[in-house]
Order: sequence, then C-alpha cells, then structure tokens
Amino acid sequence: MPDGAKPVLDVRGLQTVFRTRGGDVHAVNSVSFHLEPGELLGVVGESGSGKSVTMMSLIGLLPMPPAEVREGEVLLGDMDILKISPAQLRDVRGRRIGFVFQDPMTSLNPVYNIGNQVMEPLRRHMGMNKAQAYTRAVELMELVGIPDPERRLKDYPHQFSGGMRQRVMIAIALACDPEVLIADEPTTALDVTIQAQIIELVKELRTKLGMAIVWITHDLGVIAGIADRVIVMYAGQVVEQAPVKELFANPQHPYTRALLKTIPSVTGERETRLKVIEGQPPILGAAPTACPFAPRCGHAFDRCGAENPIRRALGAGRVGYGHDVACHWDASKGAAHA
Ligand SMILES: Nc1ncnc2c1ncn2[C@@H]1O[C@H](COP(=O)(O)OP(=O)(O)OP(=O)(O)O)[C@@H](O)[C@H]1O
Repeated sequence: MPDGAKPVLDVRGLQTVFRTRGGDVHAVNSVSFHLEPGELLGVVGESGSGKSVTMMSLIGLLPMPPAEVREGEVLLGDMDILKISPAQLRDVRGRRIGFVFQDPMTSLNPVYNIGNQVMEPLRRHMGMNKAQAYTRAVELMELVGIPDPERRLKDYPHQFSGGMRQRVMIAIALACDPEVLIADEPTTALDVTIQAQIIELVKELRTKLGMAIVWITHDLGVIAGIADRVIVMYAGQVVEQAPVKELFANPQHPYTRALLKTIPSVTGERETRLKVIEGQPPILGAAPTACPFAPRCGHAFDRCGAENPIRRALGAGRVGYGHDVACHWDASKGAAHA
C-alpha cells in the first residue's frame, strides 16, 4: 500500500488501564498501528507485553470494569469503533472483524453442536434463514478442511480434536466474510504438526479470501513464515515496526535483537533455546516515563532512565510505515542518538 493510502484498520494512541484493588495496571500505553488491505501483520512480544489486551480493547472484549480504555481511536474504515454503541460493536465483531483465540475449547460452547455454532453468526449478522445458513456452514467446513462436513456439523465440540476445533473457530470467524481477522496465539495450544497445518490453512485462506490478518504470537519463528510486517510490543508499547524481512535482517531495538536470539534452533535431534532474555517485563502502575526495557537492556544509559523514547522512523519514512523504533540507542551507529 502506498504511504498515505487508506488502511483497513487504524489504531491511534490506544491506552488501556486495569483498575485493580492493588492499584492501576497500565497494560496498553499509547499503541498505534495500522493494517493494510490484505496484509498479515504479526504482533510479537513476551507474555505480558500487552498483545492480547491491545486486541481485546479494540474489539470491546475486555470486561469493563476492571478494564478501562482511556484514550485512543480505532478506525475501521471511517468509523471509530471505540465510540459506537455496544449493539453496533457486537455487529462489527463477527461481521467485519473475525477473531480466533488460543484455546478453542473455551471459545466453543460445549452444549451446542458445531452446526448451531457455525450457523449462529450467519443467522444473526447476515440475516440468513436456516436452510441458507446450513448450506453456507457446509461450505465453510469444506473451506477450512473439515472432512465429511454434513456429518461433522451434528457433532459437539468434545468430539473434535484440538486442531479440528481450531478449524471450526476459523470457520466461525470467517463466516461473515470479515475485512479483518484477529488471531491471538491460535496455534499455541496445538502440537507442532497440527500447528503447521493451521498456519498453512490460514495462508491459503488469506490468498483465497483476501482479508487482512493480525496474528499475535510470542514466536518469531512463526512470524517469519507468515507475516508481511511486524510490530514488536514491550510493556504495552510498540517498540519496533518493520516489514518482516527488514526486521529479521536489520533489527534495531535491543529487545527485538534479544527476542530474535530466543528463536529455538535445532541442534541434532534436540531443540535448544539459544538465549533467554533475563528478567521480566514490568507490570506498570503508571504510564512509563522512562524506557521500560532499560532495566533489562545492555545498552541503557542515563537518558533511558529519564525519558521514554518515542518511535522514530529510520530513513525518510513515516512512523508506522517503513521501519521505526522507540529507542535512545542507535543500533546502526552503535551509539546513543544525538
Ligand atoms: N484482568 C486483568 N487485571 C489486571 N491486569 C491485567 C488483566 N489482564 C491482563 N492484565 C495485565 O495486562 C498486561 C498485558 O497482558 P496481555 O495478556 O495483553 O499480554 P500478552 O502479551 O498478550 O501476553 P500472553 O502472550 O501471555 O497472552 C499484563 O501485565 C497483565 O498482567
């Protein structure tokens, strides 16, 4: 997409706080990113970096309270979906934005058969009658590679394997032909072979259907195989953004560099973790005023403890397009920014 063309989804300055008895938790701190038509945007970061809370905030799936979206805009086309009514949001969610989560067992209702659950969004959002919804449900089951769809629609979630349940979730997410699909660690609970099959399926569906996808994972190895562009999150902030090849070839942020070193490598028969990043991502009681990665960073200097760096573009581009990073240390020069 040329710089300046209209994104499908444009998230600007999103800030989400949990109000807990122990005080506020600043889970999402001024997050901005956009999604281009048909692209697959990877969102990476360790557990607790704010990936899920960001996505749940923007589709209104967080329990409020304790969560509170304090600031930001989420533009889906021209509509700010943070400002619409709960009923309108329910319609957007499911019809224009589909989502798939990590554990399909908790997302599927155990007391309804699969047919009911695949047909539900078609009847609710697309106004289909029972016969139309059934025909479309059979098509969807075929689309996601579930054999013998007519028989399988009568089955209940517990009669499906983990991988097949995730295929059902994808069928439900795609039922209304959404513009955006949000997949939050969709393969984490699955074993490696099934994981690879689901990733292949999503790649195939993307080519066939052309929707834009946000794929959340802590696994950069997965991202390398599927994403067009990546945002790296730390402490509820975007710390780096780049096209996938650029990110792997020329990582700038010390956190991204450390994450890249944690990609498992296969040595003989054994998978080894090369290096783990020492320490933990912080739980923030206030919006960060210093660089939240500084305590774990080998390049930190005075300024990092005093000022939270804002994202700056590498080269002539704009932040959010091309390559940008939020760091006081200039990786290309191996020195602090002037
Ligand atoms: N209900 C809640 N109450 C208080 N804090 C919460 C709540 N849910 C999430 N958080 C906090 O929000 C921050 C971001 O969590 P989030 O789940 O978005 O991280 P994540 O990057 O998606 O991690 P994971 O990969 O483990 O899902 C964490 O510090 C977490 O402790």
